[in-house]
Amino acid sequence: MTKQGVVVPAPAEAAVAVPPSSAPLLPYPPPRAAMRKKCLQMGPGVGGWVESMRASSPTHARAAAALAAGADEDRRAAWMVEHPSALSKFDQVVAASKGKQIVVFLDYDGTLSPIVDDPDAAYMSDTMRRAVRSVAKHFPTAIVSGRCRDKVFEFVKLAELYYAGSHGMDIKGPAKGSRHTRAAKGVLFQPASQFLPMIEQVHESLVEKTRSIPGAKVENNKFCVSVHFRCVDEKSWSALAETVKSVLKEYPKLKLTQGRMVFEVRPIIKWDKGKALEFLLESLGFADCADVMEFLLRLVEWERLSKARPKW
Ligand SMILES: O=P(O)(O)OC[C@H]1O[C@H](O[C@H]2O[C@H](CO)[C@@H](O)[C@H](O)[C@H]2O)[C@H](O)[C@@H](O)[C@@H]1O
Repeated sequence: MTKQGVVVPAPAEAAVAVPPSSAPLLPYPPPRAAMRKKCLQMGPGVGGWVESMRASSPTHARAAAALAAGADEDRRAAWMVEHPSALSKFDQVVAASKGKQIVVFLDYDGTLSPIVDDPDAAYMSDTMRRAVRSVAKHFPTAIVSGRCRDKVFEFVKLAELYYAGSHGMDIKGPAKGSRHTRAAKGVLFQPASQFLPMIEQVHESLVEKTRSIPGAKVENNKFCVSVHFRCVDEKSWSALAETVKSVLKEYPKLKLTQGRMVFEVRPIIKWDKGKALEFLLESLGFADCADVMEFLLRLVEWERLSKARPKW
């Protein structure tokens, strides 16, 4: 018996309990979330950054995918063998999970809520909330997000869940207590707390310096900061990249990664969503437990968790 993981690449609004026979929800290209986030380098110029911004734009990404489509078939097939959609193989998932403890890890943006222009308006539907609530009745369930933990809770409003905000740097157990574990309530782990004053500072500076770029939005995610460019005209992307770069030069202890049309400023520490997953499994008492099956819904860096995850 081995620890196993299933990736469910679910788009927002896909109910968790979809009929077993349905086709893969997001067959290919692999969800960006299943890949590690790119760390942008502080070398000279911002050409590479702007390229990367283009690649994260849905229009550019679609065009690139269409170009690659022919040559990509083998890679696609290989990827699908390694990462089958749990929904298209429901019976196998059920069979493989017999006798195992299931733990569910969910991302928020683009998974439980649709991607929208305004990050403050990424609301979750009541249907999705009901689905998550019913999952949490049966299995320990955690939301792991790049967002500030409080903000995710404001959207989700389910006290029975575990929450790991700020890319896993702010972990809290269920406020309500949980039927799945006797682990302590309240904050469980904040590995970047010494960075709080620095993050406050860099947030202020980014707000100030990006003010003149229409559409740019800076979001304080407590232990990290996001600079959104979804609503910035492409002509201003290099100006935005220059601005972010000039601010970050003053902060050698911070690094920059890129998400979906967003720059993410984070402390340089050896911690990410994958580590948060490991931490949560340990808190749940499953650290050395062989019979655990993790369900990962679109989690960035999930693959860090497993060196040699078995196929099922
Ligand atoms: O790593 P994640 O947990 O997926 O967090 C990444 C970012 O998610 C949010 O931004 C994304 O969703 C927004 C609302 O739909 C959208 O406007 C934005 O373009 C997306 O990147 C969040 O607001 C960011 O702070 C996170 O960095």
